[in-house]
Amino acid sequence: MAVLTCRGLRKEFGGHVVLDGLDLTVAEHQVVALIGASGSGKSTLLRCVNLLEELDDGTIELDGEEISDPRVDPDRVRRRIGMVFQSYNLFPHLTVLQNVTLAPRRVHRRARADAEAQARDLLDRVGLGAKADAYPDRLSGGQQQRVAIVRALANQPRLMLLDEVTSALDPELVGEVLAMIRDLKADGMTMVLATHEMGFAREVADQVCFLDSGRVVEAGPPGQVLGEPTQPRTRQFLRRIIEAGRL
Ligand SMILES: Nc1ncnc2c1ncn2[C@@H]1O[C@H](COP(=O)(O)OP(=O)(O)OP(=O)(O)O)[C@@H](O)[C@H]1O
Repeated sequence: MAVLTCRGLRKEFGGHVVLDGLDLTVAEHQVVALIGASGSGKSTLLRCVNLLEELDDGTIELDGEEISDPRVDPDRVRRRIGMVFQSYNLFPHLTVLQNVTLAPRRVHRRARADAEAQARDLLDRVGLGAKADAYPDRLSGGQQQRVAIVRALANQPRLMLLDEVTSALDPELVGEVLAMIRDLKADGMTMVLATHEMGFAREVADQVCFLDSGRVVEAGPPGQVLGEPTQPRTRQFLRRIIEAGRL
């Protein structure tokens, strides 16, 4: 069964249609990369899935449950979804360990010792064990973003949503975050990621979806969508990317 099924999603902001009947299905263990021009609706789609935006129409199912139903408690849904943003959004007044254990303790009611042991284990695995007691401002951007990913993983999500997670990083720090996403894929995590990194989309995604004006215009294996697209809009987009030297 699909982990995520979006049907006919529609979202407007003040009369401006941002999602226009968008359909998307993500199978378990699958990595889906969303690509498309700035403003095509990638972030809005991810924010709708995490119930940070209210839909104007359409349905979203997570593991077969319709989470877009207004009667569903958004907090209960967000416990099953890990979301990471471009700007890492760590709490500056909390240490790395406190950032990672906050949700497991407050939301999942895990015992402190238990939550901390799990957090230290996760941090160790990504080479950040020594930073557990540091405050975010002592970490590089790449380290902060890796902590943000660990924080999302601490909830043991069914689905990870990654929104341009390398866009704010200096180029030399991008690699360490991408390596972490690669490891997550190897562990079988189901992920939807919005990215401008075409090379990475090609490497890590099972499926690439090209968004244009709030719809998935073309979807398929990376080799097809990024190599031999069938849709004129996709070809146009890729031509611009190639001209900008980003493919
Ligand atoms: N809260 C909001 N209020 C009004 N307009 C919004 C809001 N959020 C997004 N938009 C508009 O919706 C459109 C789609 O934005 P979105 O951020 O989803 O695109 P995107 O594909 O993620 O772009 P980028 O690649 O630049 O991140 C844009 O025109 C944006 O200005």
